[in-house]
This record gives sequence, C-alpha cells and structure tokens, in this order.
Amino acid sequence: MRVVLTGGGTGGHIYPALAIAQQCETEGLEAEFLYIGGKRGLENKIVPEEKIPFESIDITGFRRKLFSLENIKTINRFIQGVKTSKQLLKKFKPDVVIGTGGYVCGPVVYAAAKLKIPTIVHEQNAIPGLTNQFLSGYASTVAVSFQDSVNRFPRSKHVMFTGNPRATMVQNANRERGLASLGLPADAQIVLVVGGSRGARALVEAMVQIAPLLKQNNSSMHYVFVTGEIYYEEIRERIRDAVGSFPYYLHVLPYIPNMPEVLAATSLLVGRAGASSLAEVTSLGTPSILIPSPNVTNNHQEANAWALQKAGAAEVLLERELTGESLLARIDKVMSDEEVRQNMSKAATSLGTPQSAFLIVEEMKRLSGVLSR
Ligand SMILES: CC(=O)N[C@H]1[C@@H](OP(=O)(O)OP(=O)(O)OC[C@H]2O[C@@H](n3ccc(=O)[nH]c3=O)[C@H](O)[C@@H]2O)O[C@H](CO)[C@@H](O)[C@@H]1O
Repeated sequence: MRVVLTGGGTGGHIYPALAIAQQCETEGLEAEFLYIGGKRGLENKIVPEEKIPFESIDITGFRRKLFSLENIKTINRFIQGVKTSKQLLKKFKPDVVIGTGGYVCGPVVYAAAKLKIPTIVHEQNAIPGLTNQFLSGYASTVAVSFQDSVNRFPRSKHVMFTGNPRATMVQNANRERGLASLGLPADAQIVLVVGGSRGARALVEAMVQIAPLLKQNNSSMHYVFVTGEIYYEEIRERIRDAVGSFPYYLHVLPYIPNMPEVLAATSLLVGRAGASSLAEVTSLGTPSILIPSPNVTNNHQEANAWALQKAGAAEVLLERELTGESLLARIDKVMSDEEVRQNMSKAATSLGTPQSAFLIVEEMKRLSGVLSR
C-alpha cells in the first residue's frame, strides 16, 4: 500500500500521522510512505528523523482580518500548494492520503480528492479546526477523536469515531528506557512540566517562578521542565539565576524526543491541553494538571481539559489563575497523596482509546481496496 501522510505545524498534528505509520509497521503491512509537510513547521525536523521521505510545500493560515494582504497571499499559496500537491501525488501514486490537521493538509487532501484518490482526515480536537471543516466535504472519511464530535461534520460522507492514534503508539512505552534517557534511577518519581510541542510563554514563566520554591515529598521526586526549543536558553539562564546551582532533582530540557517513554515514567504531568498530549495521558493513565492555552481556535483546549477534569482524570488550572503559588499548591496536593493519584490514573485510563491507530489502518485498507467492504 502506498500512503501519503500530511499534517503539520505543531507536534499535535505530526505525531498522530507518525503513529499511523508505526501501526502499519506493527501489523507488518507492506506500506510505502511519503510525508508532505509545510515549509516552516516542526515536521521539517521530526519527520526526517523518522526516516520517512519528506516533501514540503509553502502554506500559511488565514488571519482573522478577512480582507488583508496576508490573506490574499494565503489564497495564492493555497492555489500553488494544490498544484504542487497534484504533481507530488501523480508522481508518488498513493492508494490513500491521510491528513492529520494543520494548514498543510488543506491543499494536499483537496488535491488528492480532486484526483479521486481516497482520503482520510483525522481531527484530534473536540471542536474541529477550520482546515478539517473545509476538507470534510471532500474527504472519503473523517476520523474523530471524541464520540461527541461525530455530528460536527455535517458535510462529510462518512464520519467515524477512532480516538487519537497517538494513544495506540504510547500504550506499550518502556518506562525504564524513559528514566534511563533522563539519567534517573529506577525508583524516580517524575513531575513533568511541559508547554506543548513548541513550549508556552505562560508555562515557562511559571517554571521560573516555582524553580526556587520546589519541594520534594521524598528524595526520589524529580522535576523535569521542558521549555520548548525557542525558550530554552533564556529560561535555563533565568532558572539558574533564581536557584543558584541546580539541585539534583531539577532538570531543564528544550525538548523530549522520546516523550512516550518519559510519560510512561511520569507520576504527574503539568501541561497544556493539546489533544495529542491528552490522548497520551489517557492511554497511559497519567494524572495531570492542565493549563489550557487560551490562544487557540474556539478555545478548544479548555473544552479538551474540562472533559478530563469532569471524569476525575485531571485538574484544570486556567491561565488567568496561574501563578507560581497556585501551581505549586496543585502539584503538592496531587503528589502528597498516592490515593488521589491512583484515582486520577484510573479515571484517565477509562477515557483512553488504545485501538485508535488499528481502526484508522483498517479504514485505510478498506479505502485502498486491500479489504473489501
Ligand atoms: C498552540 C496550539 O495550536 N496547540 C494545538 C496543537 O498542539 P501541540 O502540538 O502543542 O500539542 P499536543 O499536546 O496536541 O501535542 C504535542 C505532541 O508533541 C509531543 N511532545 C511535546 C513536547 C516534547 O518535548 N516532546 C514531544 O514529543 C507530545 O508528546 C505530543 O505528542 O495541536 C493539537 C492537536 O490538534 C491541539 O489540540 C492544540 O491546541
């Protein structure tokens, strides 16, 4: 089976595509992949590292101010992107094209539909993004991550609930390898603070505030702060100024490439409420404190986060209430009570969708004719 994967901008759109590729490998399917990403997104770094052939097209998203020069440029880039995508698709001849969100999916999936190639669009969020809304009228199948989102694509021919394929990919992640990669002992308890795949200003500011106040409930407790590449130098320096010398239990990193393994070893995640991260914590049963980003379309991260809090899997701390003290108090509440963590973990697991990548690959097979209807 020949498969084009497309999706990009942030990790939340890229990792689900890679999880689908991994599922094909797990099932021993003879699949050949081409990944088409945007010229500027994280996919330029992440995908080549996975040894998947990579091509990129130049694409941007629409600005809120409808009649602006930038939006005219965006329309031009879209038209050019469709042309380039058609050339790439005619050359690669995929049996199926899978889009996992982000602007780049727009021209690629649209071009595939126009060439009558079967397409699947995967939506990670409870509230769909604009690109996927647009594509839903052209795609053969829309796969959604929340049962309640099935009705949000009225223009689609076929909507199915699959969950997020990242959930499948992380479920057997090796905890020992996660600890070893951080140089931590086998009995370490990790509090992982991470601001999504690109880092988040509010989260890194909170890291600077709480660094000098961190408490250990026991000597195995370690704090791992992931700043995002762009904030790393600045934040590491400011934390060093605040703490003097780094205590053995505080680790500051720009990015974690093996996130599933580290998450498998994590006792508490403090992070944004991006959909792929939530798919991971619900798959692994990791308790979390979620600080949803207020800067996303339709405030979808808050919707994602409340769904977990409602089930008892997470605590929500809104960004406007985020201070060093409020965050430390929440961390302390969860980390000082094992029963609280166990209950959160159980609730998280109940929301997991570990079958997700399997279901999507079955749909790929059906659409490409490997399985009959
Ligand atoms: C600001 C923004 O627009 N965020 C959106 C973006 O999230 P964004 O990409 O920030 O966040 P997600 O939580 O969805 O995904 C992050 C992914 O990156 C991985 N990771 C993160 C940090 C790290 O050091 N290493 C690493 O591997 C995580 O394990 C996860 O797989 O796409 C998501 C999925 O559509 C949306 O729900 C988010 O609202």
